[in-house]
Amino acid sequence: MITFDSVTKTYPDGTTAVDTLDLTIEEGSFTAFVGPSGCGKTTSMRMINRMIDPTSGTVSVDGNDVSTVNPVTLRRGIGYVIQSAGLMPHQRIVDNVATVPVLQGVSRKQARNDAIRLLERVGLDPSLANRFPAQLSGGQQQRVGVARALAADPAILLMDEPFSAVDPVVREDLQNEMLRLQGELRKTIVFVTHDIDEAVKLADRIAIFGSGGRLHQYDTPERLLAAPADDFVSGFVGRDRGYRLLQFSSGSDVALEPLAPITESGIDALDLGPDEWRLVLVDGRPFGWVDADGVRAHAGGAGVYDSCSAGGSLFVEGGTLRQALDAALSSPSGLGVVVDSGGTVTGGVRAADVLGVIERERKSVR
Ligand SMILES: Nc1ncnc2c1ncn2[C@@H]1O[C@H](COP(=O)(O)OP(=O)(O)OP(=O)(O)O)[C@@H](O)[C@H]1O
Repeated sequence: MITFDSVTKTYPDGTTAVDTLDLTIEEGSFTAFVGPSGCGKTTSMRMINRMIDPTSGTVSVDGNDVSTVNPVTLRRGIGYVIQSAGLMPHQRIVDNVATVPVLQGVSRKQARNDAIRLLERVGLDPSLANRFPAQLSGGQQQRVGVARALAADPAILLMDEPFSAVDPVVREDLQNEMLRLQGELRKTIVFVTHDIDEAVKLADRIAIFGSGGRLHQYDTPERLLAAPADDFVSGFVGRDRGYRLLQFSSGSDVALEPLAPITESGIDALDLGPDEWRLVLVDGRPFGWVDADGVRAHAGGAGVYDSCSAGGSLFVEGGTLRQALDAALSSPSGLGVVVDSGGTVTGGVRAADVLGVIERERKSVR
């Protein structure tokens, strides 16, 4: 779908931003360009829609050398999302999204109706449509930026650090939304980020660039973590890559221990020994863990909130080894709570059992 063939970009001052890049990006894939500041990620991405032309080599889209395609025609099929959303401050949200389709000849009424549907699709309440950009939070503006880029229904979406200016909680929401959207839309997405964790979470392919605009590795996230091509890549993907690799292994082989959760009404009847814990459900959902001290507190009149220690993360059946391990390690009882997709508790997992599965997998790979 998108190919770079021996592409080099040298700026007039002599800076080589991209050095002999060869890369093929498959149709419908989510590719992340990752690397330290100044390694040529943005330059590489902008050569796809001809915002920048290469000094030598060829960039092709759908088999056509982009240098032979009119930039306006080319960009019609390529959406572009930037860090600050880049919305027009004096236009209402709905018109920010509808502008390009109107320029392309869609009636204003139709374009506005489509825009409202797109706002919903990116997780925004349509009641925001008549606001101006400054009346939205950074995360909401970023969602509008994505809706606007999708408005012309482009086959390709270029995203340049789209989520780096928002706080970590909003960023995670936006990343999850992006995963959901891509599951529905299957666009060819090229996504520039500094953040290897973001790339591992979102992308099916990651290109790691280093200084001087050199591509060091182009691989699946799993292979990048398991087999970094060189010291630069292993340094960049980080020291805890072994732990992060767990997110690619299924947790379904981890043995579950039975849990006998109780409700608040059962707390007073418990007779717990030292370091014994019971899971307490509120409204049928895991609420927290109670030990002998908690039982005493409850008998003395404390509410369920003050008698229980907060539970850790939940391991949803079908999840990864990383999620299973996290559930076990974050639980005060050492037993991670396992739930089915409907949220019903089905058992517990211990860190030792997760480690046992990891060890067996490691030996079977050797
Ligand atoms: N117009 C320009 N003129 C000269 N040098 C430039 C120009 N644009 C970018 N560069 C240089 O080219 C190199 C690559 O820049 P580019 O913006 O592609 O990197 P990047 O990896 O996207 O960086 P960042 O993550 O900081 O945005 C840098 O050394 C940069 O200073």
